Parts: sequence; C-alpha cells; structure tokens
Amino acid sequence: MEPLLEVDSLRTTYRRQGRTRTAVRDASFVVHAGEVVGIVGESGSGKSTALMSVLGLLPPNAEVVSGRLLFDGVDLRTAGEAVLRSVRGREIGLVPQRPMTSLSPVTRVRRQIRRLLRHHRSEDPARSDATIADLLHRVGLGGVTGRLDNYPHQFSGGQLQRLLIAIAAVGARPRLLFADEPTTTLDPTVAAQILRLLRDLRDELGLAIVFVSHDLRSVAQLCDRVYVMYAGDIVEEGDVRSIFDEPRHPYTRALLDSIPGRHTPLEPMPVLAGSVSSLPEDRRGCSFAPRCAIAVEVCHENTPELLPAAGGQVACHRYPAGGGTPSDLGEDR
Ligand SMILES: Nc1ncnc2c1ncn2[C@@H]1O[C@H](COP(=O)(O)OP(=O)(O)OP(=O)(O)O)[C@@H](O)[C@H]1O
Repeated sequence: MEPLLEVDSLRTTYRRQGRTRTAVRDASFVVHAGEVVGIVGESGSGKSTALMSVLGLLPPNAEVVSGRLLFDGVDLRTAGEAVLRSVRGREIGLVPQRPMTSLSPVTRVRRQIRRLLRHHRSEDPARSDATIADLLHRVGLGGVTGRLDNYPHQFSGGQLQRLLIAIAAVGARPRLLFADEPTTTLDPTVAAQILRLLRDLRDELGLAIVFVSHDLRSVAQLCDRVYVMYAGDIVEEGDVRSIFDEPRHPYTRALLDSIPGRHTPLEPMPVLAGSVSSLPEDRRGCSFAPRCAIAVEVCHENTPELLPAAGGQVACHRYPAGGGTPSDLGEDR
C-alpha cells in the first residue's frame, strides 16, 4: 500500500545569531491511511519542526534544505503555496499543543468556530448552528452548545482541546491529522480522555494521525507504530509493542527507564544526564553518543544508518549486526 505521507530524508535548519543549526537531520518516516503513528522524543528533538516542515509553516529563520515531503504522491516542498493552502487544514489537520493560545481570547467561541470551518472547508455548510451542535456532540461536548457565545477563557483546557479537535478532525474531514503534543497542558485524566477521543475518531473516520509527544505512555495508549527521534535524527522505528517490550536503541531504553511507575517505589528512577542540543550542520557521529552509556569510538565518528532490525529499524552502531536482544546492548551499562 502506498503511504499517505512519505517524508524522505528531510533536513531542516534554523538560522540564529549568524549560526545555522540543524533541527531535523535527514529524517524519513511514512504514514499510511488510517494509521496512528507516534513521534516521540524529548523536548528539542525536532518533532514539531518536522511536522511544520511538511505543512510549510516554519518561521522565516528556518529552511527546509533537502528532502521530499510526499503527500498522496505530491511533493509539498516543491508544490508551491497554492497547493499548500489547499492541503493545510483541509487534507492535513492540525491539533495544536496549547488550545488556549490557539484561539483569540477576545472573540466569542461561536464566531471562531465558524471562521475556522469556513477556512478549512469552504463548501461546508458549517455556518448553521445545527451543524456546529452536531460537531460538538461528536466529540462529547454536547453540554456546551448553549455557551458558545462565551469567550475561550470561560471553557476548560480540555473543552477547548475537544473543540479544536472537532474542528480539525470532524469539521474539516482531513485524511491526516497532526496532533502536536495535544495533551501537554492538560491534567492526566483529561489527557487520557483526549487520547481516547483521537482513537475513536480514527476508528470512526478512518483518519490517519501523527501523534507527537515526549510521553511514551501516551504514545502506547494511542499509536500503532512509533518513531523515536533524538536531536533531529530518527533513531528507532517499530510497532508500539516492540518499542515497549524490546527497545533496541539506548535512547529508547533511557526514555522507557524514565517512565514513573516502571520501577519499584524504593528504587531511584534512572535519570538521563544532559539534554538535547541542536547540533551544528557539520556534526559527525551518532547524536546520542555524548549521553550514551555504551558509546564507543565509532559512535562519535560515524553517523549510524537506520537499518532493519527485528520488528522495525534502528540506527545504532552497538546494535548487534544481524539482530540480537536488548540484553546484548546492556552488558556495558
Ligand atoms: N524559531 C526557532 N528559531 C531557532 N531555533 C529553533 C526555533 N524553533 C525551534 N528551534 C530549535 O530547533 C530544535 C528542534 O525544536 P522543535 O521545537 O522542533 O523540537 P520538539 O522536539 O518539537 O520540542 P518541543 O517538544 O519542546 O516542541 C531545538 O533545538 C530548538 O531550539
């Protein structure tokens, strides 16, 4: 089956204070129709930059230097602004990180819903209040239909996020939805409800979803397949079970180790020292090597390729050629 989205060797840089830094380094990933794909990695690993590169929504100091961004066979990188406008919102929806800042605080919610729906799908009869009510019911917001003349701050964060999902996924009827850390600002119970809602919408509408998160537990609840990203590189890919049960890359293992509750209460939680930094354009070696407990010389010298491994792909010089088990990697820890 042809992928709906195929990102091939994407490289995106930012220019800041006269220096160019690479935020996404030759990353490739695919999404098939109806599939929920997670991109996981800590803050600064390039997840949002990758999505915004696809949508052509990067800030002026950013540049997509190379790569192909094929959506339904059309390269969005070279297709031009008119094509991008017709794809954004209509073919590829976006659920943002912070619902509160995605809406105007000084405009009544009903007006904003109408405006967004008109923008996303011009032929949609969404101007009628009945359509808006139907939309809200679909995402469990039937109770707020009488309050739509209120302002955003009069709704909870969870309600606003449901509202934005209703517009992006149900109202606009895209084929693909980018959900960029949509639960970051929500408390855990509301976040769990939002994940459930996304999963239900995928099942009902056959929507493909790219779910970006730094939280592997959310990814486990929602996704079929996962890409692990570190400092601009995709370091591992696999179906969600194999990533959890048999993580192959040392960074994936460190991410899993940092999940609270995977250890007994008296056992200190392992902490991964340091942080992701965006690296210079001419960097060499594995991006994770400076923080990796089992890195050897070659890890600092040569960039590992993403190669097939049992149940997925991994980019690690220490992963045993021809397969192996995670314990093979653990010997030096
Ligand atoms: N507008 C910008 N100007 C310069 N550098 C930027 C800009 N936006 C992002 N970056 C840098 O690009 C790198 C990747 O950032 P990005 O936001 O894509 O990561 P992320 O994984 O999505 O993190 P987060 O979860 O915090 O959003 C980081 O080093 C970040 O500092």
